[in-house]
Parts: sequence; C-alpha cells; structure tokens
Amino acid sequence: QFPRECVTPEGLRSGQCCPSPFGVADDACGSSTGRGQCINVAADARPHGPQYPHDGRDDRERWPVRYFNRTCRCNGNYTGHSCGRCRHGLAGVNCDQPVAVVRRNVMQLSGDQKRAFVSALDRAKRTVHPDIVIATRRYQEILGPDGNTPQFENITIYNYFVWTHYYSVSKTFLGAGQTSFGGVDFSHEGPGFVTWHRFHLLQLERDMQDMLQDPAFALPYWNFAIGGSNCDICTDDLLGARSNLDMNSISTNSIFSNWRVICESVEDYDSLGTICNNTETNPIRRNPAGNTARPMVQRLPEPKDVADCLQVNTFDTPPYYSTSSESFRNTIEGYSAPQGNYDPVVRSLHNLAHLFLNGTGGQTHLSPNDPIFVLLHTFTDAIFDEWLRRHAPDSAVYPSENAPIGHNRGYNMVPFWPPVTNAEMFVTAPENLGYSYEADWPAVPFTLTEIITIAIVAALVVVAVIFAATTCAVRNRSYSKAEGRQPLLGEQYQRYDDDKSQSVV
Ligand SMILES: O=C(O)c1cc2cc(O)c(O)cc2[nH]1
Repeated sequence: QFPRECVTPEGLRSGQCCPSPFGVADDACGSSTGRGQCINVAADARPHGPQYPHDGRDDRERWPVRYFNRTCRCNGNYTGHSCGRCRHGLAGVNCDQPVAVVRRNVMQLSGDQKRAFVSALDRAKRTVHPDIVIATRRYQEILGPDGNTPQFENITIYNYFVWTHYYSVSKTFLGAGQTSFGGVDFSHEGPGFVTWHRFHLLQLERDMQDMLQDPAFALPYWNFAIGGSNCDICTDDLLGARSNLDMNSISTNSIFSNWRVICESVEDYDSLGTICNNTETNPIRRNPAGNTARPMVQRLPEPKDVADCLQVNTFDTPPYYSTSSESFRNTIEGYSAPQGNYDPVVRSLHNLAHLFLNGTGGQTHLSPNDPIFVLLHTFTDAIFDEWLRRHAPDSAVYPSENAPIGHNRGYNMVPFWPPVTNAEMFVTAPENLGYSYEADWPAVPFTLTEIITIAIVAALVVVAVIFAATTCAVRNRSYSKAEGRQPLLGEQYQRYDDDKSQSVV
C-alpha cells in the first residue's frame, strides 16, 4: 500500500509521499533528472452509487487522500512511487527498450517452465516486499498508542497480493459494538472488477519480475472454461493435486501444501476494527467440485460461455452493480448468465470458477491465498482484453459517476500505490500495458434456428443456380439452331476460329 520511506511520523503528518529514486536530497520523484514531480493527488469526487450510505466513515473513500495528498507524477516512460522504474513493457537505464511479456496457457508450458513458475511463486511467498509496507490499523489509530509509532508492517510479495484483495473487500468499521457494514466492495460487483483485478495482476507480475531480475517473466493463465468437474491444473507439477488423506487439502508432494494463509480472522477485524497483517495461520483448503450442497457450482464453465460473453456489446449497464443485465462486466464477473441476462441464482464464468474450488479460493477475503487465483484471474483478464479488442469501446462507456463506491472511471483503485485510476486499465493490453495473451477463442456455435435458416438459403441458391443454368442452355440451343452455330461457343472464339481457318487457307 505505501512505500516504506513515506510512513514515518513526519511523512504521515505532512501527507506527502514523494521520495527520490536514488535516495538523494532535493530530488523528490527524480525531479533533478527530469523523471517526475511531486504534485497534489487527484481524487475523484463525483457521486458514487446508493449502495454505500456511510460517507466519511471509511479510510478508503477518495483513495488515498486520508493518508497522503501529495505524490509523484512521472514523466514519459518512468513510473513507480519515486519515478525510479520503467513503465510496463519497457526496460533499460532510460526505460526505452521494449520487453515482450507474453502470458501463456499454463497447461502448454514445458516441464521446466512449469517448475520455474511454481518455484517463482514459492519464492514470492517467502520474499519480503522490497518497497511496500501495509497498515495494520485504521487511519484513526495509525500513529499508535503513543501518537508517534506508525502502525505498519513488512509483508512478503505474495502475501501483499493477498492483502490488497482483502483490504479492498473488507467491511466498513462503524465503531466498537456496532455491526460493520458489508455492502461495500472496492474490487467486485461493479465496473472496477475488470480494471482492479487487471492492475492487481500487473503489480504481482512486476514485483516477481524484479524479484527474479527477469523483465520478461509473465504470469500464465488457466483456461477454466473446459466444462466438467475435473480441475486440470490441480496436479503436483502445477498447483497441487488433492491429498490422499484429506479431500479438502493439497497433496504433500506439492510445495503449496506448505503454504499458510493470511487474513483468516475476519470476525476480529470486523468487530475490533483491526486490519489483517502478515501473520500466517492455516494451510490452503481446496476441494474442487466438492460442494455437494450447491450442485450448480460442481462444474466448470463451458467454452461456449466464453464465446457468448464476448458477444455482449455493452461494457456495463445501470446500476453498474451485481444486478446489472446485458452488461459484459457483470457477465464475465459471473453474476449474469453467459449470454448477459441477469439472474440472481446464476453463477457463471469467473464467479463459478471461484466457487468450483470450494475452499480458500471461494471466499473473497481469502481467495488469493490459493495461488490458483492468479491463473483464474489472468484468464479472466484475457477475456476482458479480447472483449476490448473486438468492441474497441470509447473510454466514455466506462461510467464516470453513480457506480458503487470505488468503481467510477476516475477513482483511484484501493489500495494501490502510486495512485492509479480505473480508466488507466480500460485500454488494450498489448498496445498500452506491455503484455499480451497467447490464446485461441472459441467460436459461437450456430443455433438450431440459424442452421435451419442457412439450410433454406443454401437450398434456394442451389435451385436458383440450376434454374438459371437450364434457362441459359435452352436459350442457347434455340439461338444456335436459328444461326446454324455450335451452342455455347462465344462469338470471340467463333471469330478466332474463322481467322484461323482463313490464315490456314
Ligand atoms: O459467491 C460468489 O459469487 C463469489 C465468491 C467469490 C470469491 C472470490 O474470491 C471472488 O473474487 C469472487 C467471488 N464470488
């Protein structure tokens, strides 16, 4: 959430977070080398939707101004909290060398590539984030009991990925003894679903590239739209097979059986107003297709569901919420049927894939603890990118007001740092964000009505051709009889024939 060097008592009191990329004096945001400047944060103030009635009570409103109101704006190809890094898809000292980051189907990686990916995830789970620390108290208590001890903690790269998701979905604390408000979600059930999760992945990919010192490292994806009830990536060479001893656990042959989750104590956070920290507790739980109480979530989405959802034309529709109908966003998120019609009992595509996992990966405050989350979301993002490519929407189709809090186009996404808006992620990835997907998309099969229509049209064409040919033949025959010539021999050929016979003579 915030750079380590900004969360000093002075930094927090000043509300300014503009470090130098090289740690030198009088060089806020690398201004001495033209990298960037320290400016006032722009935070969207347009009205949000009616779902959130507690304005003024939540640190995440108008993110990040409760904590900081001055930050770096970077020039050209530079980015990062101090303008010390290159924009996505660029590398080199001057950030002018393009890098190809290609996200591939994890099932199509070689054995070595699979091993490298699993081991990179495991390293990210154990490596402390080099730049970022997390708040462990709300803003009201951020300077600690003595008013001079900032309440922040180190966190590992992968746990930071988990924590940001938890923080974005957590309830609004309304005071001791009061029920926390759960009708708020800064990353789901609104247009920001696709843009928030896109940045979430970009941030992890970027952190892992730095950790591995490999600017071409790419997160792979899981094509979860394969139907049936088999989790094909749940094998020990990938995300872990099912344990033989406990159907809710991961096999001990997988490194992921050693992983412990964070952010499990939601009851405490909600009743005490505390915040999840880097403390790890229980192992990941997963029982794919095992939710016998909900047979509808015992199967994965079908390929046709992806083809159908890509045909939904409108990005989002009022009320820009989980009840929106004919909305591409609500369809890929999975609150609508794959064809776009809203149905409260339906769970499809992304939501269905989460619920299919039936365990850690199916609970919003915990789900990224199961690394399947990464691959499930890269595929969701690939569908979003394909939709952007096919429909080429104007940025204005993304609502600028009245979306649920956090989801307006100009809103900075919570709790990312430096501030980044939903609008900045509503662009095609290869051209604007420096990565692409290697993917084939299922075609929409014809409906019965379409097949019958095509058959009738084809039959009519055949009849018309036969009729035309017959009429022509009959006409030619009567014409040649009248002229005493061979039928079906054009005049030009006749003349050539005539000439030839003359020259031979
Ligand atoms: O109930 C749902 O539709 C549902 C569960 C779940 C878990 C998760 O981590 C998500 O990101 C979304 C989601 N939807």
